[in-house]
Amino acid sequence: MSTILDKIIATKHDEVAARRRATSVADLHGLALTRTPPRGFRAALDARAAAGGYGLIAEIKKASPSKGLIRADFDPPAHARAYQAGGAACLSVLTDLEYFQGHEKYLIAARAACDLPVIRKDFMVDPWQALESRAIGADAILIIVAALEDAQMAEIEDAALGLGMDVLVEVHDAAELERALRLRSRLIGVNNRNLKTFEVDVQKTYELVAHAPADCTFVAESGLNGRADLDAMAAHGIRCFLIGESLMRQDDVEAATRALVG
Ligand SMILES: O=P(O)(O)OC[C@@H](O)[C@@H](O)c1c[nH]c2ccccc12
Repeated sequence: MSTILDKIIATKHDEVAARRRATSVADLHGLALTRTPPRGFRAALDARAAAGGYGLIAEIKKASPSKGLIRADFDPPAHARAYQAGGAACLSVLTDLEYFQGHEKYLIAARAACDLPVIRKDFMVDPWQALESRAIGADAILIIVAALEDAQMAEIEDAALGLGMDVLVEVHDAAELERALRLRSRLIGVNNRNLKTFEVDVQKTYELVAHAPADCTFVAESGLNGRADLDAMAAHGIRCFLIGESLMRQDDVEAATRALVG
């Protein structure tokens, strides 16, 4: 049976093929040189955790396939400034157009508006996208284990690390975590949302943190709403979080961010 993730990945393959025809690798390398060097993404999270705080990756997300439109007055630079002022460690920006109403221009604008490291939140299917991500200024990319074969993941990761970016490796169960740990990156995210069914279960984080080696930076992703959710996870040693929807729905994004991590 074909899942929503299968559909997204199929669309992404077509999209990337078209982009590759339109943009030369030489042009992307040239563009990458115009960007400021990668801001340390994992380092920013680790610094907050080491200081006894929470490392928050605050997400700039207009819409999603499961929720539809999340934020009508969508303003990436304003959200980026609010997240930084409120105490976020990093930003995540959706760039997938078809399913999330994202765009590369949102990442470019958000990164220019603040000093935080930014992860490009998109579906990587080809190492070429790592170079494209650096060319728009991304400091990190996402690898979704459920969407890729081992060899594909390793290739995409090598390309990203070679460009100085960090890689957040996203898993949803123990078998995926085992595959993730064969990669080089030690930045692991547990997505509480199953991308095949959209079901959200924060127990996933608790289940998998027990299997994560101590040298990993461990990030809980999706379905987190308030400070109490973070404090409950912190009691289990989890100090880094990726939060989108609950922040994007707030009138005062800065105050909401501060309430989470201040
Ligand atoms: O909006 P939430 O429930 O706070 O979740 C954010 C983030 O985890 C989610 O956007 C996400 C995690 N992994 C992804 C992969 C692709 C697209 C989106 C995602």
